[in-house]
Amino acid sequence: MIEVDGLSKIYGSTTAISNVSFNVEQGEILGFLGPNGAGKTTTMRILAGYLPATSGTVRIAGYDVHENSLLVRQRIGYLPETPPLYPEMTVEGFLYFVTRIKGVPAGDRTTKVRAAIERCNLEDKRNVIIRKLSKGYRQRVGIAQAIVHDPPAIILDEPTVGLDPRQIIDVRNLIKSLAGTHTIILSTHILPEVSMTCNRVAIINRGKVVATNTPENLMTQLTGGSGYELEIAGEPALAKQVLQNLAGVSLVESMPSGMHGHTPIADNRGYLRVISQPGSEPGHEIVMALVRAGFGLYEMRRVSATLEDVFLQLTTEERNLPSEVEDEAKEGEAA
Ligand SMILES: Nc1ncnc2c1ncn2[C@@H]1O[C@H](COP(=O)(O)OP(=O)(O)OP(=O)(O)O)[C@@H](O)[C@H]1O
Repeated sequence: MIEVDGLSKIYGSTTAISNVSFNVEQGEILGFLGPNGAGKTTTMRILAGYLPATSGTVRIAGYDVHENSLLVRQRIGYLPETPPLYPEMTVEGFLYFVTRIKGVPAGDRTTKVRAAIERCNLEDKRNVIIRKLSKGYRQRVGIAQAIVHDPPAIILDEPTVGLDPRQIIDVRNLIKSLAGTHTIILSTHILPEVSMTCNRVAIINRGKVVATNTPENLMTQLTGGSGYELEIAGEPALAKQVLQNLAGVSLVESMPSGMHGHTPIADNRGYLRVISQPGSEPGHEIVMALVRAGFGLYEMRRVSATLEDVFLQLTTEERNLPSEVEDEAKEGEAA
């Protein structure tokens, strides 16, 4: 449904995105996850036809976004970071207006507006002026304007930013209810959003897609899906050095808040989390290496890796592969 191939965008001397490629299948929700400045908004705007790419192509429902922009705009719904609302219009009046500009035939407009209002739980607010709505309701109107013409593809840029926890749950449920009948891309920097809402995730870092898979597969393939938490006697930074080169260990990180989220019990103790490589169980080697190096071990327990581990693994600069760093340096020289 959505095919992105080799997309790049250069603003003056800044390469915002570089050679971004991914597909979204019919009915899927893809989470486009990345830290601030990674290139999410730039990608979403290009997909929605609001920004030309420097190179690469985007096809939505078979149409090229650049060559058939009008046809594409009728087939997508787009929620930018700031929803494009007219504050002096009522919710219903605004949605009618959107159906007109999206080319919905006059005879279908009432049905479509009614359906979007129902779907977004806006029945009580249909005659309220948008200016008087709370942030959460405005966001619902933003989503309603994106779906009112019943587009097959929906692009949502950070749809839950600025909402309170209750509103976040409502918006996530609304998005999930749209899957199946719609194909959705949702950009976010919030990890739980992806695990809770999306079937697949593309992780973008510094303008490049570094992984695309289901959240479950990413956790299994990239981190082995498990690891260990340790409470040691000794200096955690030194223990980290001992453990991070062990066979079967993929990542070692300090846990400043202690093992169970509690404050550390004593000053001379350290807390570490060790992520194992796919298919390996380095528990025995970890214990032996710590003992050999003179550390004490107070507690050791297995933990499942989280999407957060994967994300950190893929977006932490020091873990970038040398080849990636070299590629970037060459691109910099070329620019
Ligand atoms: N109009 C612009 N002119 C110059 N540079 C830009 C422009 N828009 C974005 N950039 C740069 O492109 C890069 C990607 O920005 P983008 O807004 O796409 O990231 P993002 O992942 O959406 O970030 P955030 O989560 O902070 O919104 C950043 O380095 C940003 O400074």
